Amino acid sequence: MNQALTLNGLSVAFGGFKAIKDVSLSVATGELRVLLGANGAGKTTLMDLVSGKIRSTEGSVRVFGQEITNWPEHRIARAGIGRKFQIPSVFRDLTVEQNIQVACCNKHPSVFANLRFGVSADRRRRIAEILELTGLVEVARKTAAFLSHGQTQWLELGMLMAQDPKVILLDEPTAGMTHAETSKTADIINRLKGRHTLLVVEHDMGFVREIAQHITVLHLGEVLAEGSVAEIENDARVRAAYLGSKGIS
Ligand SMILES: Nc1ncnc2c1ncn2[C@@H]1O[C@H](COP(=O)(O)OP(=O)(O)OP(=O)(O)O)[C@@H](O)[C@H]1O
Repeated sequence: MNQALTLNGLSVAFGGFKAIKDVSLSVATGELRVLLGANGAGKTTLMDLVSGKIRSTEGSVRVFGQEITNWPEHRIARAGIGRKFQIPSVFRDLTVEQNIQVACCNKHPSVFANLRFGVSADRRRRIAEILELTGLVEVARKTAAFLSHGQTQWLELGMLMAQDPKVILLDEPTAGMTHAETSKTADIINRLKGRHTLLVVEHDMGFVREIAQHITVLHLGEVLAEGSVAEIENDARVRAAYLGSKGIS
């Protein structure tokens, strides 16, 4: 199965207002797809539909061919859709490494019981790999409460990766970050390409240029354009849709 995530004719209406209209898109295994669009275009609503936070009124969502349309959020998560929100939910009193261990080995409902259980050699290797991929090796023993904003975001990404989702949804991963943190986030995300399938909502075109392979542009709840960074930046319809908002820059 080459397609990790497939949306077909997806729509949602809030009262009489159709926020998402007949959206179809397909993300290949290992692909990083950027979802671009002006304020109110429907990006968050689309992520909410995929992750099961809200229910669609028409259309379907499939993960590796399995239909998950309108399943409850926890079942969609179990089917392999992992979502990272802007507000992190790390365990502030645990170290970076312990946070990843808890996420990796959450067999037991109690966080501390998970920490007491030994970690297999395989898991230990996976934790080390995640620390490496997220650039957190040097702060592995640091308590999460003392991390910078960027490090906290990278830790949450690492915790998500530790759960091995088939598809990772990232909602504005650089929000509130400094220039240096944004650049490091681009490095991290570029390292994930090919290993994970990602759907990333992002406004910052500088960042998008650094990470994007393929972009889908939403406008007023519909797919306006799809293509490479160069194709999207030179698309007259995309340029017109952004006029009056922040513009593509
Ligand atoms: N629960 C809701 N009830 C009514 N309208 C909603 C609801 N959620 C979203 N909308 C509307 O749907 C449209 C799409 O909103 P959405 O938040 O998905 O846009 P967005 O592209 O994520 O924008 P932003 O970049 O500002 O976050 C907007 O017009 C918004 O007002």
